[in-house]
Amino acid sequence: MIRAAQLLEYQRSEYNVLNRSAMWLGNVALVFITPFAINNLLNGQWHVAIAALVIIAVFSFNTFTVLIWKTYYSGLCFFLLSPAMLLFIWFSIPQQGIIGVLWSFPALVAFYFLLPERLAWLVNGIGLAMIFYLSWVTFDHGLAIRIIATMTLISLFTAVSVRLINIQQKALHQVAITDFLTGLYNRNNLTLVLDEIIENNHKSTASNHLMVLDIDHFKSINDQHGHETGDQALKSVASIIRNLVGDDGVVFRLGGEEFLVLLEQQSWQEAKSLAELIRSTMANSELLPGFSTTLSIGLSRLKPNMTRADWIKESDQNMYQAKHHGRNQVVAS
Ligand SMILES: Nc1nc2c(ncn2[C@@H]2O[C@H](COP(=O)(O)OP(=O)(O)OP(=O)(O)O)[C@@H](O)[C@H]2O)c(=O)[nH]1
Repeated sequence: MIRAAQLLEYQRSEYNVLNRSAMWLGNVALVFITPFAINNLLNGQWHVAIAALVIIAVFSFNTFTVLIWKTYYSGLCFFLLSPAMLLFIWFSIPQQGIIGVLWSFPALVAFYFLLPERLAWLVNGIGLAMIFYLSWVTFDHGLAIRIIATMTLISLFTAVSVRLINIQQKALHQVAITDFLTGLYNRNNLTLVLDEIIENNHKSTASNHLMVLDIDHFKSINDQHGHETGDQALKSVASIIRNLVGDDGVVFRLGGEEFLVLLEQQSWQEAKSLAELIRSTMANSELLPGFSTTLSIGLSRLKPNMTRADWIKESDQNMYQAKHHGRNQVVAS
């Protein structure tokens, strides 16, 4: 999948939620666990104290990376924080008895707010198995069964809540980035995608191109055939562009009768051929029964040291030139 499409995927927004929850959990953990870790140290409970200090250190590092570097490292939470929390449970139940069990409750819930969902399920499964074993060998079996039953319920309730939140989050994300009329991407996140592509362009030699496409004399469609017919025409144009671009790029509706295509890893020749193909296909297709229209297209290659604004401006200017030169044409630079 091309990078722009990956950037627009839901996973990114899931990570945005995780980095915020990990940051807040980090602050809370710092305040609430530190006094207990110091107490463990003073009482010579070394294993528990060291595990607690690792947990505090990773939580604090997480908060730091999110605040300063705007990056959330799920690998850090999975490979370092989760084992430290599991080890904490492993040492604290035999050493601290029921107090260790009490600490396991927030740990199980926290995994869901620190890790991508599937990893949280995995770590919760391991945690529950551990707690079950430790409770079985540490307490009388009646208590052990109650502990594991309540733990499992807490874990399941949290899993269900997080699942529902994620489903809603995904739906919201989809609505936020989709143009309701055409189903294309809207301009939300365009800035983010272009900035990342430009940033990446400095590191790689891949060719990236922007195409701005504007329907010619669209106002006359509305005026002559009504707004609903105009909407149908917009949908048809969107679908023609999307089909021709395929997996080579992503298509946005900028607003009104203007579209934008971001092409990645295409040669200049390929990009120009695609622009020409879209233009000719539109000119030759019957948009609505007995009715056709054309596109003016501005194409611009991402050049070294170009900013996002420069890139969009150049594509726009090319599109306006295409309009001035008589419409139904591609101007490329
Ligand atoms: N049906 C419909 N029309 C829209 C929508 N958004 C914008 N428009 C119309 O698009 C038309 C744009 O008109 P202009 O900006 O004058 O452009 P044009 O008629 O395409 O002329 P040129 O771009 O110069 O070729 C206006 O009539 C808007 O009302 C929409 O979502 N649906």
